[in-house]
This record gives sequence, structure tokens and C-alpha cells, in this order.
Amino acid sequence: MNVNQETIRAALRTEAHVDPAFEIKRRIDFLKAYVTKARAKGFVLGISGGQDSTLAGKLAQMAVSQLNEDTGDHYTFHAVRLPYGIQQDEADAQAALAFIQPDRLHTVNIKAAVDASVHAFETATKSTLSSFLKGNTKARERMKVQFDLAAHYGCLVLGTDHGAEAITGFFTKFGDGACDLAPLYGLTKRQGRTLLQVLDAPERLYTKVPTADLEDDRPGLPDEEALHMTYEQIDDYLEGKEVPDSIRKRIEKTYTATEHKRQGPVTIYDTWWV
Ligand SMILES: Nc1ncnc2c1ncn2[C@@H]1O[C@H](COP(=O)(O)OP(=O)(O)OC[C@H]2O[C@@H]([n+]3cccc(C(=O)O)c3)[C@H](O)[C@@H]2O)[C@@H](O)[C@H]1O
Ligand SMILES: Nc1ncnc2c1ncn2[C@@H]1O[C@H](COP(=O)(O)OP(=O)(O)OP(=O)(O)O)[C@@H](O)[C@H]1O
Ligand SMILES: [Mg+2]
Repeated sequence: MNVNQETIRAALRTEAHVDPAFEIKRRIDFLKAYVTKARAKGFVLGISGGQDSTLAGKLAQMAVSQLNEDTGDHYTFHAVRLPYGIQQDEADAQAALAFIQPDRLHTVNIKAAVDASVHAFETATKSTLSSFLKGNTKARERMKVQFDLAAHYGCLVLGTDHGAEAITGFFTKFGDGACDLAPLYGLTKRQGRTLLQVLDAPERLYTKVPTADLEDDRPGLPDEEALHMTYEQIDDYLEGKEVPDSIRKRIEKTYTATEHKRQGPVTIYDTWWV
């Protein structure tokens, strides 16, 4: 794959500057138009206590509230807490819920399901599933619960993919990467932060250190440590600014290596990988 800053930015639809009020409105309007057209009854999204799900959850709740006011119908936003056992930053998740004020809240502890899955794997293979790979199992279990809820309530699953995650492929394939609609697509991490500021979110939720928090032996591992680059650097690249050459190379190498995660399953008709 031959890529550069221009082609990647065009593919991921990132902009140098965004108007927060415009972005909030157009993303809410998108959610309202799509749920109506799909004849679905609302949305489902896991709320972790992190920046991205706080923003996507707020937009989803605003969309269904506006639709209900406009139409007199009963669209519903289902927020889902999906801890693995006890979550160390549970207080942040509760703060996010207090900010979003979701119509419905479900809590599904994924620990029993994940542990059973890992146990079955280890019994079958007579080997240990690494803490890293178990992390991906947690993300896929969360995906499964959200799709169960969506099917049960006739709703659509939201995802939190945005420019800075898409460019690094920093999501679990068919885990948190799997969703029906991705309302944050095209935003950089700092643009998402600005949207939350404009929406009057608690400051803690957009200033806290982003973490996937998936690995048992590295709890709360900052994304920036896992990625070996900072969101400031990734956002600068996505917004068309200059970044150090070593970072540009790392970003483009990571982007190329993760292209399979931004594509559908590869078929005989695909040529992007050649
Ligand atoms: N060239 C290729 N063409 C087609 N498919 C290819 C492939 N190379 C690997 N694959 C497939 O992809 C799989 C690897 O992808 P995947 O399973 O996603 O695993 P992988 O990319 O190795 O790991 C996921 C990464 O995303 C991070 N993450 C996950 C979830 C949430 C967040 C967050 O920020 O909250 C971050 C996580 O910390 C980790 O660094 C392989 O096992 C294989 O099945
Ligand atoms: N413990 C959890 N409970 C509910 N949902 C979760 C949990 N962990 C992850 N998720 C879901 O997986 C998504 C991906 O996680 P990710 O860490 O990228 O986003 P975030 O936690 O919302 O924000 P940040 O990237 O700033 O930490 C979340 O947006 C959320 O929808
Ligand atoms: Mg997180």
C-alpha cells in the first residue's frame, strides 16, 4: 500500500478544523435520520467511563430525546455497563451516566462469560491464552452483549470509532470495532474532547488518560503507552499538521499494517492488499 498524510486524511475524512456546534448537530441529525429510516427503536452503547463512549452516548441520548419530542414516539437509548468484575474507574462510568441520563441502563458483568471462554480455550489447546489476547476476548464479549440487547429491543449498536483509533487500528477486530453506526467517525481525539466541553460534560471525563483497560496484568494501560505515540501527535497528523519524521513513519506503518481491520473480510475481488 502506498500511503501518505493526504491519502490517509482523505480516507478517514478528518478535517483541520471543525465547528463543534455544527459537528454535534450533524451527528445527532445523522442518528435521527438513520434510526427512522431503519425503522429501529433506538440505540445501544457500552458506557466505560472514557471520553469516547461519554460523547457517543450523549449524542445518542440527545438524538432519541429530540426524536421523541418531534414525533411523540418512544425511541430509547440503552446505555450498558460492561465491567469485567469490579472496574477500577467505576466512579467515572457513573459520572458519564449521570451526564448522559440514558433512558435505560443495563449492567452485564462480562467476567463469568470471559473466564468460561478462556477456560474452554485453555482446556482445548492445553496452553495459556495471553493477557493481551484475553483482552480482545473481553472486547468481543462486550460486542456480543450489545448485539444481544440491540436484537432484543429492536435497536442498533453504536460504536465509538474515530479518526485517531481508525488510523492506528486501535480496536479489537469484530470486538469494539463491530457496530451498526459510528457517530464519531472523522473526528480526532482532541476534536471529540472539544465537543464534550461544549456539551458541558464533567471535565474529568475529557481530561482523563485514554485507556482500553483490557489487560489483566496491565490495568489501565494508557493507550499512548501501548501505541508508542501520543494522541497529540496522531491528531496533528490527522489535522494535516507537521509531525516529526519518525512519528509520520510509525503512523503510516501502523496504518498499512492495520488496513485489514478497516476493510470487510477479504475476498477474491479485493486488491487493496496486493
Ligand atoms: N493481514 C491480515 N489480513 C487479514 N486479517 C488479519 C491480518 N493480520 C491479522 N489479521 C486478523 O486480525 C487479528 C488481529 O486483530 P485483533 O484481533 O483486533 O487484535 P490486535 O490488533 O492484535 O489487538 C487489538 C489492539 O487494539 C487495542 N484495543 C482493543 C480494544 C479496544 C481498544 C480501545 O482503545 O478501547 C483498543 C488493543 O489494546 C490491542 O492493542 C488476527 O488474529 C487475525 O485474525
Ligand atoms: N467497561 C466497559 N463498560 C462498558 N463499555 C465498555 C467498557 N470498556 C469498553 N467499552 C466499550 O468499548 C468502547 C471502546 O473503548 P475505548 O477505550 O476506545 O473508549 P472509551 O473508554 O469510551 O474512551 P477512551 O478511549 O478515552 O478510554 C467504549 O467506547 C465502550 O463503548
Ligand atoms: Mg477506554
